Amino acid sequence: MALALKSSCFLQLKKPEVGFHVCFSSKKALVSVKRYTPVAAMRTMEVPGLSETFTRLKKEGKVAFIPYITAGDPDLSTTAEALKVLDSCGSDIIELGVPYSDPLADGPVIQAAATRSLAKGTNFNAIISMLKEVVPELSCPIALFTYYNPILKRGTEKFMSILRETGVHGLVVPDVPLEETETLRVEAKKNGIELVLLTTPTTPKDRMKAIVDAAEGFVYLVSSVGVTGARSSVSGNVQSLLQEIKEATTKPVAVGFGISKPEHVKQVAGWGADGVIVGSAMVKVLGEAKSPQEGLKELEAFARSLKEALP
Ligand SMILES: O=P(O)(O)OC[C@@H](O)[C@@H](O)c1c[nH]c2ccccc12
Repeated sequence: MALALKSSCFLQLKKPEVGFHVCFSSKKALVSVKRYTPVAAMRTMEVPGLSETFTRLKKEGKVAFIPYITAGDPDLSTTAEALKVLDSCGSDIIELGVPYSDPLADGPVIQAAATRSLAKGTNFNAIISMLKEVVPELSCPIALFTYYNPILKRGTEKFMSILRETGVHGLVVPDVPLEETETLRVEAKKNGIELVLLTTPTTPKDRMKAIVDAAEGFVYLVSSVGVTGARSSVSGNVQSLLQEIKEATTKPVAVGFGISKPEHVKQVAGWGADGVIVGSAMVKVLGEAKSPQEGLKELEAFARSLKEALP
């Protein structure tokens, strides 16, 4: 294993997860070899998970800002930069979508983003390689967002161990039926991955209770029926839905679907949400810009405007 001598008398093995502390005294080479974990890897270890993040925010009286972007749109290197931009804008959790050929629950904006990304050749392995580079530089946790099929293709155990090795903290799978979440949840738990579950305005109360009981990290309240996509206003019944869920669980509840303006964010936070999720509006700004640089600039301005609207 090649060694590279760092100026600060640290020997950093090429494999970043281990390094040795070597110091040279003036008279003789006094080699004290201690196993240390490089800062980057430590940062990954220090980044709190989803539920820990919500616990901290609750103590601070804050609401989580949770942007969603589609990996590989417009390309994976821009996604890597976008994750850093969103992190630096104060995102509390970032939802990163794995593009899929049949995104049933997605509206036209995210469908188009998935199509662009897949056309560029984005695949799961390339996304994981990108994340292995970027995650150590982030201070907020990543929740990977994927349809069920890519998990089934790899096998649940293998899929979850890949997420653990990559430093991903959470997982959102919108199309897995509750009856099949048991296996996902067991394997996720084994790998320290928090499996977020979704409830909708039409979910029967007893089923909602089963969902919130099983959810890890946070409960995802889908604000309105239909598919993802920015809406001119957020459905007023989110307030009563939030109340109903909070009677059934003390777990944090984040609201998504249609949220696309600072006033929406303020409104949903005012209704008692513990987090707000913004996807399509983010994806549009980043993926439909004149250039990746333009898209990153607009993404930063947009994310800051939403973050500022939150308590
Ligand atoms: O795009 P919107 O309306 O802002 O909603 C969030 C959504 O994009 C994100 O959470 C998400 C992306 N694809 C999904 C599919 C189902 C549920 C949720 C999602």
